[in-house]
Amino acid sequence: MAFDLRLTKHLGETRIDFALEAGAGATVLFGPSGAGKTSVLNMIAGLLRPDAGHVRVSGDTLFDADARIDLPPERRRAGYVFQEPRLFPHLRVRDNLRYGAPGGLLDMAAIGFLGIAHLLDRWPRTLSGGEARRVAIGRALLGAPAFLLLDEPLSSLDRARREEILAAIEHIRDTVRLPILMVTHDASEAERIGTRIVTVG
Ligand SMILES: Nc1ncnc2c1ncn2[C@@H]1O[C@H](COP(=O)(O)OP(=O)(O)OP(=O)(O)O)[C@@H](O)[C@H]1O
Repeated sequence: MAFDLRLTKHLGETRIDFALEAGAGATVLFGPSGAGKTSVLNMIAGLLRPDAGHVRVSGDTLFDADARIDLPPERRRAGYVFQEPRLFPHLRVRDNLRYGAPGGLLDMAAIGFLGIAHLLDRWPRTLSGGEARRVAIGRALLGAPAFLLLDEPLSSLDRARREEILAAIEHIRDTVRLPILMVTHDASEAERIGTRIVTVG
């Protein structure tokens, strides 16, 4: 089982009750704005503490309220690509990528499929939206994650840029074979990427 989740959380007026058992491939979370999709990703990554439930990924328990297990984010081995790329503005692309692999060599072979080798000396502010997104995905992969969380990785991109990112996600799903949990609002993206589609809210 790639993802075995049961999550309960009160956030202001919103109550999130979410359960998922999903195997290999890409699981797409699809649902209206405000349903709690980003909060679900944050609970898996360890950035938001559930009120109750558990988070198990590929057999490892990352959180279990009853057993009082709550691994800190840095021990969860999540590659998290946020809704905005969140690159460090004061670091060139090369050093943003290195941040994903502290102490390690920049393994460009592992991320060659992202087509960002020519951007290494650039500053984040000079990147297009699609380039920044690809660098953010590269940074997440260089941390040697056990799984990938993608929060609307195609939002605010034009059609050509979306196609590049979609192809990259398909490569990660089919060739790198990392379990993926991806949030989207878009039904055609959900159909294309999702090994399975789960509605939230
Ligand atoms: N700290 C908080 N306090 C109160 N309410 C919150 C808090 N964080 C999130 N919420 C509310 O919880 C709900 C779920 O938010 P979340 O961002 O997870 O939704 P989402 O499905 O990812 O939405 P979107 O698709 O718009 O990004 C929203 O109604 C939001 O306003």
